[in-house]
Amino acid sequence: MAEPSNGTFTVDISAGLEKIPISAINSISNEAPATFFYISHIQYLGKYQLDPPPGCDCVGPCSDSQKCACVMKNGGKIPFRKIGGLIEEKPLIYECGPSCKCPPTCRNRVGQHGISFRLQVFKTTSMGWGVRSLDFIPTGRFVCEYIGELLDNEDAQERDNDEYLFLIGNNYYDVSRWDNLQKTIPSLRNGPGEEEENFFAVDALKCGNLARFINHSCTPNLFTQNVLCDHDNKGMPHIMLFPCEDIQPLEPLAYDYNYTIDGVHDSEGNIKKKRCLCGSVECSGWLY
Ligand SMILES: C[S@@+](CC[C@H](N)C(=O)[O-])C[C@H]1O[C@@H](n2cnc3c(N)ncnc32)[C@H](O)[C@@H]1O
Repeated sequence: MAEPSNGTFTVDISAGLEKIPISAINSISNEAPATFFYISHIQYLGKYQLDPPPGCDCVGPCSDSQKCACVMKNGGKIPFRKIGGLIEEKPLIYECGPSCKCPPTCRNRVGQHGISFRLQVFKTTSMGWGVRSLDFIPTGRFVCEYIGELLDNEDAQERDNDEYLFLIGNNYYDVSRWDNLQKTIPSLRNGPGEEEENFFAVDALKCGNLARFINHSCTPNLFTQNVLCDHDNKGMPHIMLFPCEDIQPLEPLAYDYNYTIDGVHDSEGNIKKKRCLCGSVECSGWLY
């Protein structure tokens, strides 16, 4: 006979590392999430020297002014609204960083402050664990960063388990996608730089944050945004997740994993296939 299932509940899988506890609930069986090290900051490889950018000299919070070096890097406008919502998706966003003179309350510091909504890991019926919000999240407000170990392409290829690997797809120069927008971001005007010849990935298999549990959907409610704040290397931006629509309490969070169908291979070079179980009416049928 099957074991009675009372479910499991963990008060805070981050063990205090996030400002807000991240609970985990399983109402389907007695299984708890598999063990991993919870970290709240990206782990960079020692071989990459990542120095903080010079920063702005603003005395108070930054504003849309040519005097602010960070605003200029963003094409002359702070990309966030006064209450912290991202105005629109951009190829790249420069937040104020550790060398900037502006205060922590500056409007151009959003993702670096971490999670501000109550997010919960929960057991789904068909896709393993997933993440939902216990709060209403308005469009554009910061949800969380995809955190793990930052790997270069070579190291990423050697990982046997790629389930928690986020490939930092460098879409800055995809003109059809960004149309005229990239012209407003000065650092993108000259095309790919040397540092973008290397491709990077974030692996959250052994260590990561709650974002490792967010599933794929063919009609996602989140999108990923490249953000630079503590260093200037465009090849390895932070991957920040923002909602593309208002998110209701208990609605599962999902972004588009953006895999190319028949573009995922096993270690022997064979094409790997996985059915998509997102349940959307517009589901393509395949995750990869
Ligand atoms: C980053 S993990 C997401 C969390 C995962 N569900 C878990 O239980 O840890 C990615 C894996 O979740 C599963 N997954 C995510 N979205 C899916 C989808 N739409 N359809 C099928 N499986 C999905 C796949 O096994 C995928 O390799």
